[in-house]
Amino acid sequence: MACELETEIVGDGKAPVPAEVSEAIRTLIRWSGDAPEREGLLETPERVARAWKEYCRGYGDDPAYHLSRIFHEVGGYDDVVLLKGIPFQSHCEHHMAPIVGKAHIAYLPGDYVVGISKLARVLHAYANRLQVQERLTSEVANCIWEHLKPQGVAVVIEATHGCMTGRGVRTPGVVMKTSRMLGVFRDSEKSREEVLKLIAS
Ligand SMILES: Nc1nc2c(ncn2[C@@H]2O[C@H](COP(=O)(O)OP(=O)(O)OP(=O)(O)O)[C@@H](O)[C@H]2O)c(=O)[nH]1
Ligand SMILES: [Zn+2]
Repeated sequence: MACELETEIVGDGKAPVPAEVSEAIRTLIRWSGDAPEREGLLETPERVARAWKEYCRGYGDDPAYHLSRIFHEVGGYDDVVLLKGIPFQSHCEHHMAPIVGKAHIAYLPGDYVVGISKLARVLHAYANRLQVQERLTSEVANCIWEHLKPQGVAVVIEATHGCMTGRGVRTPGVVMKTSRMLGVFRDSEKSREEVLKLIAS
């Protein structure tokens, strides 16, 4: 997803920030009740802009690319592969507040396996965007299903939402849990129970 304000990294490694973006952040600071011209806040708009570019780096990351190197050789292994407890950070599309959690990604191989780091890369490519947890869960599962063509995929995500802790209902400690099951994990209760047991173990 290209943005017409997008700029390239130059020289000192710091990306230049379009004036329109830093001005918007200056306005937000003013609206929050502070003075953007005071010393401590002088460079803040550019820092915030770069931080947001980093939080949202997933827009420049193609999840399918990470599943483009898959392997036929499974060495006779025909059971579930689980990557458990992958920490991630995202931001909710409603408040742009942090979503912090862990994902568990499992698949039952068909003809292919993939380097396990690639499953985490797929997760981060989708997480580093403005998200809702349900969509993040589905997108990760669907991508693996489509590109790895396994017999089954299970994605379970547990996360806390900053928009529920620091503002609004102000209820810390609540964990939202979502899951998306495809193939055998959706169709067979026994397979689903097995993979959920593995995730919980
Ligand atoms: N289903 C779902 N809801 C989310 C997620 N992240 C944030 N939300 C919710 O999105 C909702 C937005 O509700 P609104 O009523 O439009 O916004 P709001 O007035 O700021 O809501 P409050 O948070 O209740 O103050 C809130 O209930 C949030 O808790 C998510 O990943 N999934
Ligand atoms: Zn939110």
